[in-house]
Amino acid sequence: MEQITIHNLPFKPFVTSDKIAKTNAFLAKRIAEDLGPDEEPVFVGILNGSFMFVSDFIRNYPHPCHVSFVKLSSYKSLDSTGVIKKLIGINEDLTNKTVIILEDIIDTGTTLEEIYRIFNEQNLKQLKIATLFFKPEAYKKELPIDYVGLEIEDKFIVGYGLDFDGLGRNLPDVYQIDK
Ligand SMILES: O=P(O)(O)OC[C@H]1O[C@H](OP(=O)(O)OP(=O)(O)O)[C@H](O)[C@@H]1O
Ligand SMILES: Nc1nc2[nH]cnc2c(=O)[nH]1
Repeated sequence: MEQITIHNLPFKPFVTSDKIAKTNAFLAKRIAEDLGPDEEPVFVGILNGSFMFVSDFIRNYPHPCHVSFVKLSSYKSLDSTGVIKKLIGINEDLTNKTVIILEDIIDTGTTLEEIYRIFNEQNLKQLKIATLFFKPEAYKKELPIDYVGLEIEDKFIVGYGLDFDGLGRNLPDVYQIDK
């Protein structure tokens, strides 16, 4: 693998598609062992970045399961200055279901906090979080992350679903900013 340029910035090879495949298999195995064969979890991918991770992860999951995707949209409420996030895409009843959130990356934890807030309003049986990449130095929240694929340093990455200003999601390998 060689250095690449996206929007005029250099990126260097960081995690190969082979290593990602092995990490997916490891995550699926651990989650399957914890949940057992009878749980029928609902895996929920957070769009856009997680689409590749979810499609590969789910193929490694050995037991019956459901898969769904949601997107967080920001909107300004009329009566406040804050930006409130809303989930688009969940239209099934999750009452008493085991929901496993699948994130491509957890960085500051801001997105995760929104996810927790929204899913905790539903009467789930349990909510667990799995992420392919995690940046421990950047993480600012106390919320538990149940399953981490790879811990990485606090530098911007791109590829395997993750974009840099819209580009790079199609790359099979992951690259790290090189500066
Ligand atoms: O922990 P945080 O600092 O909140 O960062 C993590 C979030 O950032 C990325 O999504 P992004 O908002 O870039 O949207 P995208 O998935 O559509 O690229 C990623 O997919 C996570 O959802
Ligand atoms: N593409 C990309 N999106 C992010 N969102 C939060 N951290 C990152 C990162 O390192 N890369």
